Amino acid sequence: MSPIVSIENLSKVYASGLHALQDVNLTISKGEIFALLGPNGAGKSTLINTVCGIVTPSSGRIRVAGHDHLTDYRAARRMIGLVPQELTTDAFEKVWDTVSFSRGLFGLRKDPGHIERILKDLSLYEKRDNRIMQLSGGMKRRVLIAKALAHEPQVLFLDEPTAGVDVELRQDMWRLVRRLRDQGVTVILTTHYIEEAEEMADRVGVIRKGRIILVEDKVELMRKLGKKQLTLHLNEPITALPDSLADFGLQLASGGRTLIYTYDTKRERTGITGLLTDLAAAGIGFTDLDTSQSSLEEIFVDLVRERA
Ligand SMILES: Nc1ncnc2c1ncn2[C@@H]1O[C@H](COP(=O)(O)OP(=O)(O)OP(=O)(O)O)[C@@H](O)[C@H]1O
Repeated sequence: MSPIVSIENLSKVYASGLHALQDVNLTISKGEIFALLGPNGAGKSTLINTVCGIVTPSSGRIRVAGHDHLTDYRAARRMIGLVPQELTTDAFEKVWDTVSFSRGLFGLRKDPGHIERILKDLSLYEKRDNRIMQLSGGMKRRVLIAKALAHEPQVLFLDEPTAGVDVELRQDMWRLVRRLRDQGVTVILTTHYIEEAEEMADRVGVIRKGRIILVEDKVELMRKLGKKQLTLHLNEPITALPDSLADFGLQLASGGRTLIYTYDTKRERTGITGLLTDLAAAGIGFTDLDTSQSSLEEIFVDLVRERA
């Protein structure tokens, strides 16, 4: 797919001397949902804000739909909708007015039909004449999204879109993001909720200390780095593993009542058949078994820890 955002050799050193971004290279394809994950202070907001022209990079190049973000700033910025973490202005404005104003900022002609569609999509239409200060926290979040969509951007950045929102609103947002993607909008989100990335993203990027340490298709990432565990609940507790099972790297747990076998999902053979045969030969029986696969969260924690 054709790239919509391309970031080359991007670095940012704040006046304090802090290297917030270090030689970041990243290409985002048109129409994908990309989740940027990283611990606190990793540089996620700095990266988003640099692409959106709020932070000036120290070096590097960014293009949005082919427009250079410095020499062709207005055209590049026009492509982007940014949903920041919180709304800091506009408390006295009415919902309809603030969303319409956001469209006007980009020099676009008024389009009440478009504003109405956005407000209806976000279940805000009934509140169109309310002042922002009269809305609940969740409604204010929706207003932020409506403002970002008012000028029909091709790329939508969502900075921690669901931090602190309830389950219903989170699911509404996920639905909205998918709908936007179906309309051809590219969505780039940062999140601390790994389940959000697991649920939503086509690709995942992990940033740590200003460096992108991994970019991978989500399904591929889970296949490559994911581990599966087989847990066997034994008939009788055992105190030690027989030597014949030493090669399987088994873990004895629950006071000798369960055996845990961790296997690699990438390998062609899991080794389970051999394990079951050797268990039977050793006279170890089991009453039940279950399997589990590591989540993106476990993969992420391992990754960030590994590179520390
Ligand atoms: N204006 C600034 N001046 C100096 N340092 C800054 C500035 N803004 C951010 N930083 C520093 O840059 C680093 C990256 O911050 P950034 O906000 O980009 O991280 P983040 O990944 O978005 O973090 P979080 O998950 O906590 O929102 C941090 O060490 C932060 O303290």
